[in-house]
Amino acid sequence: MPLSIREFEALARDRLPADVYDFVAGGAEDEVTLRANESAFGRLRLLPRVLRGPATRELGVSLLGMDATMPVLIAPTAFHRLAHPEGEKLTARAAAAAGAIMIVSMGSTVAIEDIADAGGQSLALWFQLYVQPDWAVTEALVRRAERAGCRALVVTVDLTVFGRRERDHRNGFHDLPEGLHCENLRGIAGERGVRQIESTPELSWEHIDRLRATTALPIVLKGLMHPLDAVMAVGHGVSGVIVSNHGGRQLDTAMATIDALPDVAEAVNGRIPVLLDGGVRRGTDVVKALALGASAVAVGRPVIWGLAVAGAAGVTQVLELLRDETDRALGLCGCACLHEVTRDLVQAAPC
Ligand SMILES: Cc1cc2nc3c(=O)[nH]c(=O)nc-3n(C[C@H](O)[C@H](O)[C@H](O)COP(=O)(O)O)c2cc1C
Ligand SMILES: O=C(O)C(=O)c1ccccc1
Repeated sequence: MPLSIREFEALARDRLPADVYDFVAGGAEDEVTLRANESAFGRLRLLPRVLRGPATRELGVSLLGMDATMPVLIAPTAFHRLAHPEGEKLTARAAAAAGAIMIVSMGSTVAIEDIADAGGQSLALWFQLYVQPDWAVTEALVRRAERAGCRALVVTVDLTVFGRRERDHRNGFHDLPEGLHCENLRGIAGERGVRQIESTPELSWEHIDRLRATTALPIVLKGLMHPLDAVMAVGHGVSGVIVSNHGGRQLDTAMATIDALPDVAEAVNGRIPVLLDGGVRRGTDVVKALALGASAVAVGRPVIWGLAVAGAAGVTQVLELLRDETDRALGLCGCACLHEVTRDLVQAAPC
C-alpha cells in the first residue's frame, strides 16, 4: 500500500486512462489556483508547543449535530465509477468504516439510495446540490436526497458557469463514457439530464432562501471565498460554509483556500462551522486549517486516487493515512484535541 497521498496519486496515474486522470487531476486554464491550493499549505509553518503531555489525542468532531471520528470529510466529487466499476458504493463503505462524513455529489454514478444502502445506518451522508435552472428538477432532487436519508444539503455556489479545463478540451473528454450516468437525475431530468448537469448562471441568495423554505435539512454553502459572502450566508440562515475554489477547477487565479480561510473565519466568528477544501494532502495541512479557523476539512482527489488504486480498501487507507498523520501532528504540536489547535500554532514562513 502507498505510504502517502502523493504515492496514491502516482499509482492512480499509472492505472487510470490518461484522459480520466487528467479530468480528475486537472484545473481551470493555467491551473494557477490548482497549484496554489497545495503550495499555500507549504508556505505555512507550524510553531509547536511542548511539555503539554497529551498521552492520546481525540480527533472526534461534531458537525451540525453529527459526530465524526475525524475532522476530514469526503468532498463531493462526481463520477466515481470512472475510477472503479463499483464507484460510490465503495466510497460509502470506506467512509462508514472510517467514521467519516461523506458528501455525495449530485453527479454520482451510483444512485443516492444505493450509496446509502452500501454505507449502512451509521454513515452520515450529506447531499451536494447544483441548483438547476428548472426549479422542479431542483426540488425533486432535494426530496430524493431527503428520502434516501441524507442529513444535510450542500449547495455548491461556485459553478454558475463551467470553468474551462483545457486538459479536457485537449483530450476530447466532454461526456461520460457509454454506460455511466448521473443516476440521481434518472426519472427526474429526462434522457439528456442523466448525461449532463446544468449550471445556473443567475444563481442568487433568492435560490438559497427558496431552498431553506423547501427543506428542513441544514444547508451548507460550498464554494465561497469572500468574508462578505460568509457574513451573508450567516444572515440567510445557512448552517455552515465550505471555503472552496472547487479544487482550482473553476475560477483560475482565485486565492488558495487556506489563504482565504482566516478572514472568513474571523467574519463568521464562530456562529456557524467553517470548513475548507482544496489541496489538503497531509495531516499537517489539516492542523493548519484547524489553527486558522476551520472546524474540519474535506478531501476530493485523494479519495478518487484511493478508489482507483484499491477500491474501498484504497479509500479507507487514504482516510486512515490522514487520520494517522493528523493524530501525529496534533501530538507533536502538544494538542490533546481539536479545540487545542489555536491560531498561534501557525505562521507564514519568512520569504
Ligand atoms: C473529479 C472532480 C469532480 C468534482 N465534482 C464535484 C461535484 O460534483 N460537486 C462539487 O460541489 N464539487 C465537485 N468537485 C470539487 C470538490 O468537491 C472539491 O472542492 C475539490 O476537489 C477539493 O480539492 P482537492 O481535490 O484538492 O481536495 C469535484 C472535484 C474533482 C477533482
Ligand atoms: O468536475 C467538476 O468539478 C464538477 O463539479 C462536475 C460537475 C458536474 C458534473 C461533473 C463534474
